[in-house]
Amino acid sequence: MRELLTPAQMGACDAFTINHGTPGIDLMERAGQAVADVAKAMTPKNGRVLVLAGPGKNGGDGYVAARLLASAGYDVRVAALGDTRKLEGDAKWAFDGWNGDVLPATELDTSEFAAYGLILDALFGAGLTRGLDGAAAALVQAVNHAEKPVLAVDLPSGLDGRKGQALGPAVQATSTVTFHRLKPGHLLYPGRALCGAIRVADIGIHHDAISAAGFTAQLTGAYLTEHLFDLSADAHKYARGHVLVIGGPPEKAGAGFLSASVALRAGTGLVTLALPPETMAGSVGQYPALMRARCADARDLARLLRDDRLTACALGPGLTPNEATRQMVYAALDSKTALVLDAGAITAFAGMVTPLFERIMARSAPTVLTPHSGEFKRLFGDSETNLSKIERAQKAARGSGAILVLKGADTVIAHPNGRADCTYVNANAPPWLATAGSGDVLAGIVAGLLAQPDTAHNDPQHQTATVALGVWLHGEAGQPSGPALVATDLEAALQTVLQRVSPSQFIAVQG
Ligand SMILES: NC(=O)C1=CN([C@@H]2O[C@H](COP(=O)(O)OP(=O)(O)OC[C@H]3O[C@@H](n4cnc5c(N)ncnc54)[C@H](OP(=O)(O)O)[C@@H]3O)[C@@H](O)[C@H]2O)[C@@H](O)CC1
Ligand SMILES: Nc1ncnc2c1ncn2[C@@H]1O[C@H](COP(=O)(O)OP(=O)(O)O)[C@@H](O)[C@H]1O
Ligand SMILES: [K+]
Repeated sequence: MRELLTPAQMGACDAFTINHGTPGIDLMERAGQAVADVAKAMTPKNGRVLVLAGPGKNGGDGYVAARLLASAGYDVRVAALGDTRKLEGDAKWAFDGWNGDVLPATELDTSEFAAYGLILDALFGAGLTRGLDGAAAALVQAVNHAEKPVLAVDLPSGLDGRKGQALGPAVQATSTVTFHRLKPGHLLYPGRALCGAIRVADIGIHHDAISAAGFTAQLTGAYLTEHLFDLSADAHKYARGHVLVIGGPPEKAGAGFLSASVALRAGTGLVTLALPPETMAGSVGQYPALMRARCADARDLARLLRDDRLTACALGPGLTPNEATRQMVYAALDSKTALVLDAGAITAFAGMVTPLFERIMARSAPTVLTPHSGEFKRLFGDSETNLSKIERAQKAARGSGAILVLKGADTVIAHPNGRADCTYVNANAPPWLATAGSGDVLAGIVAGLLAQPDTAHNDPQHQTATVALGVWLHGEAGQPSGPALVATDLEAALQTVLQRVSPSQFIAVQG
């Protein structure tokens, strides 16, 4: 269930299934049944339901649901947008199966919306081709104004299922039922907020349909923990990897400490925190599990990176975006370690990305860039608005040679190969992760995971999955604290999450 399908890919899955012998009306009947089932759970039996049916198959699902709800005893009223005489194919079949009245939506008294227990939004789904205007826009605004529970069929009307954006007005749903698989628009903001609670219903799509139609990305999840390093019982600490984190000046030294301590927590065997002399002096006694090294400039860093036991390096949290940082990034790029570039190491290259990207592309070890949306714009500009966040991350990964982690409430992870099986969307991050230092923790988790031996030997799918696992673990770790979360809470929370999901549990010998 983890593949995300664009509306076009979903349409191809429908077509594949129909071509392999399942009539389209069977799919529509199951879709309408799933909608009716959720509707029944949202409003009391015999309740009043207003079904708003559009001019395509989304409307068809609405007519099926109307029939099933009416036969289950609900008081159903149907209003149609557009000329119902123009309905075709499966949608016409569904319309013909509805025995009650159909009122033109333009004749609805929208002030009466408040009298319904539930509004079913079956206006537009996968077939939306442009922003809503005219009568459709007015209807959607009236639905939102009514402040009644709204169940959206497939997608809230007006929302683009590929991009997660609305060009015009869009329905604010309480709940959304979609079919077979999630679409990007259910996860990418602002779409996710418009969907409310999302359910995915099985409508009997052929099991080979996704292989034939393709998918666009995958949803992260606990399944990614299969990419955790499998720690052998007699492992040596160096067999678990060694991370070098570069810390910054005293004013922002906390960032480096956050990244370094959590890299250790993510399971790497050793972490060295390299600090400028002025920070080194003030840090004695903090985080005793970390090793320290003096690092005043890029020459010092190059010297430290000559230690070939280092397996990953994180650079950027707490660093000032300037020439000295650029030189340090170049030194790190010259090394053979996996590299995570974040914060100051990203912003330092605003407007001067060519030498950065050339060097990233020349590396054999993975390089990860973890920009938030502001940092992303500094490196990649305001790319075409017609691209979804998934497509923007894929394009930036291709252009930079780095595994891209485009952060936010809907973080996207993409590999330079642009493949859907190397692209992820994360959806478990709570909003209180928007707190100072939480990105530094993410950089540390990702570095700590990448530092551990790559038993898949540079397989792009494994590497991207490992980065996506880091993003998912960060989201899981963010949940328990609630809105009072501060970034330092994430370390202990990560410990709890890893205890829960780790495959290797130690069993002591009993005497
Ligand atoms: N067998 C299957 O495939 C299954 C499909 N299923 C269901 O089908 C849905 C997709 O159906 P669909 O492709 O008919 O598209 P749909 O969302 O109803 O809209 C198309 C209509 O809207 C119109 N229109 C578009 N934008 C507009 C605008 N801004 N303003 C005004 N009009 C606009 C457009 O007209 P046009 O663009 O040609 O002017 C056309 O008339 C999918 O979401 C799922 O619910 C399920 O039953 C499972 C089986
Ligand atoms: N509204 C939100 N909902 C969920 N996660 C968020 C939200 N805002 C930010 N995050 C996550 O929190 C982290 C913040 O990173 P960043 O912006 O670099 O912060 P900082 O530089 O303060 O550490 C990222 O992992 C991001 O995905
Ligand atoms: K809809």
